[in-house]
Amino acid sequence: MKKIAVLTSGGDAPGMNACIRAIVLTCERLKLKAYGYLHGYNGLLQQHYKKLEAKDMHNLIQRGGTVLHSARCLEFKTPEAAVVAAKNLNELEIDALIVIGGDGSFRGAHHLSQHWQGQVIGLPGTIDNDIYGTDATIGYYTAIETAVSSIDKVRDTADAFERIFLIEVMGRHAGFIALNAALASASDHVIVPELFETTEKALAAMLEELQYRRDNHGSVSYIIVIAENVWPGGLGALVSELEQRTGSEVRPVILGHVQRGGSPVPQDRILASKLGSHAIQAIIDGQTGVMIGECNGEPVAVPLEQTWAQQKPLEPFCVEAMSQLVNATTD
Ligand SMILES: Nc1ncnc2c1ncn2[C@@H]1O[C@H](COP(=O)(O)OP(=O)(O)OP(=O)(O)O)[C@@H](O)[C@H]1O
Ligand SMILES: O=P(O)(O)OC[C@H]1O[C@](O)(CO)[C@@H](O)[C@@H]1O
Repeated sequence: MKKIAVLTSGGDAPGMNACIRAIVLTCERLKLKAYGYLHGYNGLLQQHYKKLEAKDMHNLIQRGGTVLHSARCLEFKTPEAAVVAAKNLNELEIDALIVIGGDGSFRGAHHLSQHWQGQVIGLPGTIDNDIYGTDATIGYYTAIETAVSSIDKVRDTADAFERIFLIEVMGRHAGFIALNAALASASDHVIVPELFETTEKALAAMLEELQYRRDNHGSVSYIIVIAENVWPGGLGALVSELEQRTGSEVRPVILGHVQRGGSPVPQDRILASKLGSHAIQAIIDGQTGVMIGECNGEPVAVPLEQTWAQQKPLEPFCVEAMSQLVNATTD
């Protein structure tokens, strides 16, 4: 009988619990034993785990966060740590480890596989959607939903005062949340790392669009969605610059960690359920060193190294729609 272990690592994402549930239920159906390591890679280093059974998976699919807890474990980057983890996995007689996390967590999984003979499978779980080789990641759809509902609320007060608002969304190195939240909330402008060139160019584009709106509609609200870490000097620097150049008040809103929480939307629950159960099938088929993702509605197995070596591009169709709709609004 195979023994399967699972852990969640890096930024938690809504739908991680749904994925754990799918893994455990599939294991139980196939008469495999399931274990959960706690607090990301820390659990592997401290042999901190619990047995997972189908009866404990009740009422879990709708819960945000992760019942296994998550962490960023810098110590795991050392060869010594991977050796300790391998020893602990062997002691528990684990045959396969499933890591649910982002590209950093996949680097960790690959690092472990250099020191451990067992099977290693990655499942994409991050709100950032920045993993090459899968159309979406678990948690991404919920983060967009949260960002959009928050931007809708900001729009109400922005309209009332005809103010400029700068709304910062998450996505450390990727503009997926920013672009799609801007598109879905009919925001007026979006700034993402993939398309950012210089502050001057970005400012010129914003000011030109704002002027166009003012010339055609008079005093208006103006909502700019910006991905975190893009603007040199941070959000405050952009607020000052915009206030100086427009002569208007600018209000910043940082959505922050609310985007990581909440009950997963159905799309994330569905993706998590598909990937979790397929991961067990992949293990039975003897796969290792791969991420199980989804492309065009089909499961895919992508070598772990590819998931971070290649940058996932923004969807050109979304970029096109956003650029077509800017200044076409009659709101
Ligand atoms: N090169 C590496 N070698 C070994 N382990 C690593 C490596 N890079 C990352 N890890 C492990 O993976 C953990 C999570 O990585 P990281 O903080 O980059 O988050 P992530 O998995 O990319 O998720 P997210 O982007 O959603 O926060 C790290 O804290 C560390 O334990
Ligand atoms: O919770 P922490 O460690 O501050 O990490 C925040 C980062 O994690 C993410 O939420 C997921 O990668 C990023 O969007 C964000 O930059």
